[in-house]
Amino acid sequence: MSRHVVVQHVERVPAEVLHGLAEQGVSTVHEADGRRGSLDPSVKPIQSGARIAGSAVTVSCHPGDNLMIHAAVETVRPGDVVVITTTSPSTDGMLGELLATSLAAHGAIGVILDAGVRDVAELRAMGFPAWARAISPQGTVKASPGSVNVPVVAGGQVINPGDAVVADDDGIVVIPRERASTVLDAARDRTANEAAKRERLAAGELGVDMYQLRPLLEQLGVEYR
Ligand SMILES: O=C([O-])CC(=O)C(=O)O
Ligand SMILES: [Mg+2]
Repeated sequence: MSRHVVVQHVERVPAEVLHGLAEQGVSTVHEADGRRGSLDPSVKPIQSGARIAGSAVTVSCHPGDNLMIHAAVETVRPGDVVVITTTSPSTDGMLGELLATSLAAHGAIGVILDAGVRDVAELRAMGFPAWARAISPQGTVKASPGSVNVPVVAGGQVINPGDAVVADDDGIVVIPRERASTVLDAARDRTANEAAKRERLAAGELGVDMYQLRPLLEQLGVEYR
């Protein structure tokens, strides 16, 4: 059997769960999953104001080579987020507006690159959101094999094909597919709870009182003078 595979069938998180996760946003979802799954913040948004949640199509490329992104396009289904990694660190601009156009034509809603991106002005103008470790004009070739829809590590997190990937201005979080619906429920509870807190804070109530932190401050030896 070849070391390199393109896996075509992926179990996906239901669309209504993904829509719910996108509404909640990255930081809330991350808290709701026990502060897990946050990608390294050096993988950053190239735009501001985008907020997406999709099912992961994962791509493992040779550094400096975007052949496998092309191979991944036909596995994309509407609502997917494409997560691109390289087998050793690379900041080369391996995806730009042409590949984004191709991915978007197959329904991809965004891309995460633990690598470099280019054509950022065009990507912003297209409204195709991207998060990347680097912006670089450095071109890549199409020569080396890799894999599509295998487990990858991006931004220090293991991402399996079909996991829920949520991305916005705060960064990126991955939720294992089996937990996505439970995490959405917890995120909604958290948001409801924060609404009540926001009202109290807006009215001037102190966090030290609302969270009953005075005994802790005292126990920690913090003196009020
Ligand atoms: O073509 C490439 O190699 C990457 C790129 O700039 C694009 O996708 O537009
Ligand atoms: Mg280009």
